[in-house]
Amino acid sequence: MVPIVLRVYNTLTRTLEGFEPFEPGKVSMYVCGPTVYDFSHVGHARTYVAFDVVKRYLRLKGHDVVHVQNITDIDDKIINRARDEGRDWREIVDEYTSDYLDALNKLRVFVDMHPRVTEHISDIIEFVQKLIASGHAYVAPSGSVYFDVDTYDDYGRLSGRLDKKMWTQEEFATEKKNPYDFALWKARKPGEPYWDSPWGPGRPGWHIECSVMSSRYLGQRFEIHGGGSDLIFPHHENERAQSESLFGVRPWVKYWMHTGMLQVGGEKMSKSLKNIVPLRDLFREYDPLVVRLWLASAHYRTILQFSDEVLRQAQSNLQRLKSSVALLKKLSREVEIPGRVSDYEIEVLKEMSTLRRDFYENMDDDFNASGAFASVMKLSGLVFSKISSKPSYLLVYRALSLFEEFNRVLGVLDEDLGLGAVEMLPFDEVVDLIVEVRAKLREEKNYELADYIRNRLSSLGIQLMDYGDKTKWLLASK
Ligand SMILES: Nc1ncnc2c1ncn2[C@@H]1O[C@H](COP(=O)(O)OP(=O)(O)OP(=O)(O)O)[C@@H](O)[C@H]1O
Ligand SMILES: [Zn+2]
Repeated sequence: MVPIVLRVYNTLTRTLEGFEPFEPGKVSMYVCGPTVYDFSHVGHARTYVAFDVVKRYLRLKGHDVVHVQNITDIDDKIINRARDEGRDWREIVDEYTSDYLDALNKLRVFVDMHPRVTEHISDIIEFVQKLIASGHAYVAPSGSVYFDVDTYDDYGRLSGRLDKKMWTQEEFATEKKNPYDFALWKARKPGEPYWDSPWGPGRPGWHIECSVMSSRYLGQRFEIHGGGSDLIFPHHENERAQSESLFGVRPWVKYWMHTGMLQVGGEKMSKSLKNIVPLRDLFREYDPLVVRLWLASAHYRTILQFSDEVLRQAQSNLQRLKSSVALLKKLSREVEIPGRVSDYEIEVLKEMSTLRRDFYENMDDDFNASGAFASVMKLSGLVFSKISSKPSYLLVYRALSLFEEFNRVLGVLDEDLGLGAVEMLPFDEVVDLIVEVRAKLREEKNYELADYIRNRLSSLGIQLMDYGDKTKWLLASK
């Protein structure tokens, strides 16, 4: 039996909590995407694949999940890059946005919505206006607008920074009420892109975009807010302050989930630290699905070290999974539909059930993909040992269907593992034929054999109902 209870580690409460959406079966997930001023790198992939696994698992468990992942297409870093390279900032944005979308595609991370900041300027202005009107923000003489952190009484709890001394952030200390206030709107500086606003020309600060775009697409409260753990402070702390202040809801986000950083040489891989391995370079050396498998088989909260060795291991794991499936497909063409289930088959079926249960138990334990992946590799082991040594229809198709189920989370194998072939058999006609033969046996008063057929079909989930000399059949729900 698949356990129902999923537990999720919530950064806000620092505990594992039972997963309960606000509305049963519906999950909204917002993940902070990239600032597009450089190539997407392996660190990004770590976070994107991790949340893709979360989404796929929730879907496997029957939730209707909407996944929004924003694109920050205006920011100091983009402007600086454009200035350094003597290019238009929009050119920089276009180049790296398509690099990002291409990487997602290759990694089989399918996001439902990719909202961009520059397409939401009027929504941002409206949000900031409301924050000012409700006393949570103020306009400085420069025309910049700041969030007044003192008006929000829960600041620092998400990041565990409960002392004000730990809050200092961002520039413009001179015109802010407090050093820990942060910019919602930045007044235009000469030569910078700008939009008109009630406070003069300028552009949005970083944090406001996620409060605005998440509420636009997911509503004023939602289930999962994700990103790398590097974003907990100040980005998520600020988002939370803005949204809870304006919407008056608490909690604004039910589960805050943060991925562990991908490191290289003991340091976070990041554009600012200039130690990135761009995905487009890595994909020349490794199949993107090898990269995906490595990341999808790690627990999302662990710190990962980038190395050739881990990728080579993932490469060999992927090869093994593919070979197992290829072997099963070959066997599926050779095995015959059995008359009777053997004790051996029952034993191996039980082993497969245990692997399936372990997979779900691990995933239910805060999406422990690493534990769950052990089941996938063990299934592979069964294929090369007990299944291939005594191949049977039952075991081959059960193993294929299990791979298909696991792959709905892993996403590294073909989506169609050949199970369609089973449905291609003229199933109804075959059952009709058996029922016809049974009718003849009954005519000949061979009730013993007729009852045997009825019982055997029943154990396969096919119920026969006799009405005089006519028989109907239906598939019993399991
Ligand atoms: N090394 C990393 N490991 C895991 N996640 C990361 C890593 N670097 C960035 N992320 C995540 O990827 C998403 C996009 O991040 P962002 O564009 O800010 O990248 P960055 O390389 O950290 O850039 P910068 O150095 O300018 O901050 C965020 O959710 C962020 O938390
Ligand atoms: Zn964000």
